[in-house]
Amino acid sequence: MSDCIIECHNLETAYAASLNRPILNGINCQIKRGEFVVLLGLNGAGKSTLLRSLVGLIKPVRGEIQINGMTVTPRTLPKIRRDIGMLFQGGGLIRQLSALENVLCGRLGVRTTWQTLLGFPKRDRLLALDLLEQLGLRELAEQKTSKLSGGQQQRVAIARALIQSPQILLADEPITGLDVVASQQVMQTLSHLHTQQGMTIVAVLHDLGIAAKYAQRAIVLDAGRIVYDGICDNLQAQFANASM
Ligand SMILES: Nc1ncnc2c1ncn2[C@@H]1O[C@H](COP(=O)(O)OP(=O)(O)OP(=O)(O)O)[C@@H](O)[C@H]1O
Repeated sequence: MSDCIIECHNLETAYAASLNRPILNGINCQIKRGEFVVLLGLNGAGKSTLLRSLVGLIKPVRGEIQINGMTVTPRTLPKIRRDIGMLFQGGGLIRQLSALENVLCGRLGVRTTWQTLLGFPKRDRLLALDLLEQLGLRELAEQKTSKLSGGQQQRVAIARALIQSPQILLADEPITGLDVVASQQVMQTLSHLHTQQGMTIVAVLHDLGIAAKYAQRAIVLDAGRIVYDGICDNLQAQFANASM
């Protein structure tokens, strides 16, 4: 099995007239299995676009992406997506459903309509409850997610992403809008997945201190290009020349 789990070769996405350039412009990077990488950059640098490209939500106009050695194409996407969990800013939960039901939604991609029509199979429910337990939310399993705090909601979203046992977790601004305590809980959860389960994590963050505390490696984007790729030392300096 190759060491690299994510590879981008000369990745270029569509030209944006408003920017006068492609949104991503010649991205080359390799992420190794089990790495915790943070994606940094000013607003509009292309971080979300890069994450979304990895799961085929954005089609490159040039270059290619390989996940687990497989080139991302419409044919390989269903298999590739089973290996990737995705976490969005704010969690993206269904507010009127319970924490448990939201976690079970992570199984919709692998269950047929018939299999879920009368409720999810018992083993899915047990798995969802187990994940909620691991994330310290077992008592809140039946609670509507609209009643949970921001940090609790984000941990439900992590459980939802984990129910498909992904090898890779992509997190787009997972702590934006959370207070210090909730941010720490979410980052510690990601860190735990990385150290205890060897999960590959790529997270978009804005806080350089938190990035340096949890990630092993930073990739800094500026105007659609990678301008730094390395250890999380002195990240402040990497922003000194970023286009404002
Ligand atoms: N579909 C689109 N059409 C045109 N421009 C787009 C499209 N999607 C994104 N952009 C532009 O591409 C640039 C990069 O967007 P992206 O969301 O990837 O940036 P980001 O680094 O994640 O920014 P932020 O930190 O603000 O979330 C932005 O200037 C955005 O306006």
